[in-house]
Amino acid sequence: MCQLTVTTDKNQNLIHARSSIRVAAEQGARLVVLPEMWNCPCSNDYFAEFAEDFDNADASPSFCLLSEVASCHGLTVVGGSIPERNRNRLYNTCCVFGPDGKLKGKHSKVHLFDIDIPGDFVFKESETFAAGDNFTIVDTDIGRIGIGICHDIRFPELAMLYREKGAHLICYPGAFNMSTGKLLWDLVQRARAADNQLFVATCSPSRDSDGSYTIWGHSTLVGPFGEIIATSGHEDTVVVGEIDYSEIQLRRESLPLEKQRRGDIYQFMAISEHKGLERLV
Ligand SMILES: NC(=O)CCC(=O)C(=O)O
Repeated sequence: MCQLTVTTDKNQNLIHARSSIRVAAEQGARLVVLPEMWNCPCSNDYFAEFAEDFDNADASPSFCLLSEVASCHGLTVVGGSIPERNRNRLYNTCCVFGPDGKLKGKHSKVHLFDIDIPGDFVFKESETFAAGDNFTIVDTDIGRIGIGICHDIRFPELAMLYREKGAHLICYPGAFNMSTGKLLWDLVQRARAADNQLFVATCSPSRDSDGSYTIWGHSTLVGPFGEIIATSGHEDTVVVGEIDYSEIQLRRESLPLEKQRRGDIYQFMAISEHKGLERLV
């Protein structure tokens, strides 16, 4: 997880991402995860200006850089997220590249982060971005990976879907803020991992207290028992952790949550969302 410092200079952000990915590769990483909004400050003031059209190589330097570094170092790259311009709309999008540099998957954030804590923190991501409409599972050289972006982590249903579809690891590039980060960042990623008995990796930008959106940081790798395998503070750093997928099987055998699940009791709650709350009484 490359916990990158992000500036208002896009070119500088690209240079930094390239060198940080090289450091990860030199440390033996086979998978690299970048932060949410690694090429652009986390602010509605910048998203449109920094957005890229992935279908036009001349207009997508960040996209091209990820493809190039993936093939140069022979890595799988979960490319954090950047603002994507697609048919006159903007999306908060993560691209996944294989070691051959080819695009293997693309996830646009499905849950946009709109929050208003009076006297504390306001952010309206939906003022700029449109929401994606799909979940994203990618089969890579190093396992089946589900992708979510930041606020997507708060929705256990998405993680459950990824588990059901056989994901070994869910990667959430994210940029939690100071208010919710302290309380919830650690909690939600450990919960998603423990509930679904799989690995979760989160990657945040480093903290920049000058910007309008102060970022919590603390990129982390969590194992299938909710244990923290590797983590960081809020500084610019590369966090390296080891994943042993046999842990998933081990945990699921010791504690067979799938067999113990009582769908007969609570499956109807999903139905009730479509048919109205009267089904709950
Ligand atoms: N960038 C985001 O989606 C932030 C999510 C967040 O901070 C939260 O509390 O949820």
